[in-house]
Amino acid sequence: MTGKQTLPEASEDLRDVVLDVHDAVKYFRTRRTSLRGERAQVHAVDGISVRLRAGRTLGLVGESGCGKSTLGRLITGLDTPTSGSVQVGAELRDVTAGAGGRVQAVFQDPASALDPRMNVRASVAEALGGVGKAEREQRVDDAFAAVGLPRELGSRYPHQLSGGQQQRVCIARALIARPDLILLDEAVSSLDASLQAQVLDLLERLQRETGTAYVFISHDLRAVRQVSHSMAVMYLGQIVEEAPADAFDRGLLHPYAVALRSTEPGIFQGEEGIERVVLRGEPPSAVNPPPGCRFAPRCPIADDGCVQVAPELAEVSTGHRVRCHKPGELTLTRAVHADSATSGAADLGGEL
Ligand SMILES: Nc1ncnc2c1ncn2[C@@H]1O[C@H](COP(=O)(O)OP(=O)(O)OP(=O)(O)O)[C@@H](O)[C@H]1O
Repeated sequence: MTGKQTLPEASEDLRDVVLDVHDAVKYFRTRRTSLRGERAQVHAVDGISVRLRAGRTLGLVGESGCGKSTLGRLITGLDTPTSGSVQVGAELRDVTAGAGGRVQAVFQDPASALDPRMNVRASVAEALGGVGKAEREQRVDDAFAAVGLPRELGSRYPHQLSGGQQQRVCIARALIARPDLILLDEAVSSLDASLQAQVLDLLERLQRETGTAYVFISHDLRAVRQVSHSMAVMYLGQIVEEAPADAFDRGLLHPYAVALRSTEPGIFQGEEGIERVVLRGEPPSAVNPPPGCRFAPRCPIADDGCVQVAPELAEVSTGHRVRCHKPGELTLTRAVHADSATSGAADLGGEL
């Protein structure tokens, strides 16, 4: 199993853990066949283990196609893993075995997530399931108030609301069942900058009030950084680095994470010595991941050992794991050397 990871000890404290992903793998069959007639498989998620506690946010970042959304679908039970397990909720029950209600999701496009034939109050109420009428009305009112939607908007249909209002309806609908975990997959990406800021503030406030955990997927590093307590960087179906959010500012150790981080100069505004790391080439195909380190073909500091031997995800300090044979050898302040070593290379930033 190429995605093998260093797992926490079984005796580790599971109190407050509301998401436990254990060695999750998701392969998709493609129409392509090999010379021997075998169907090729996309290694969309390839051996991921993560845990998340109540009231915390895990940010998931990485280039398009690295497997973020597939992992999100496994976490919400919309897809079943090829192998491994996903347990959710305060009781940590298998998401595919009836614990699905403990996790809710908000996606990028609120218009397509809402039923156009239902007024939005009915859409929110529908997520509540079997409770009495009086309680349902009260909880819908509370959910509208929590996301800052005037009660009168409840009788409108989705197309009569703005994008920001629609996304608030989706958040109200996710919250009303009091889930332990909400997946936010590019949930603010379709909103303009000021609405994004409002919705991110709203999500943070709701988390403080309810203790709901979030998995926050976005291609926008700045948004992820704002709301996350810890961040996981994915590359070709694997986590290459997971770090507390403050380590994400300065202490990243994986060359890909450093490169990704260096493409977001705004976060470092006013800081000296930060240069962009420019990476060679495109990400390789998830159909045939390279046998050694998956990042080696694009890594500015890879050597023969990296090409041949796949590194494990190893814990370097509490909550900080990295999958690299040379952790910390490429730093943000030394990025200028990597840049000059790979002149003429593809620009990672444009692909995010
Ligand atoms: N249903 C599917 N059938 C076949 N391949 C799939 C399927 N869903 C995803 N994939 C492939 O799995 C890989 C991971 O895709 P995924 O959508 O999870 O990536 P992502 O990081 O979320 O990308 P994006 O940011 O573009 O949404 C990609 O190579 C994608 O083409």
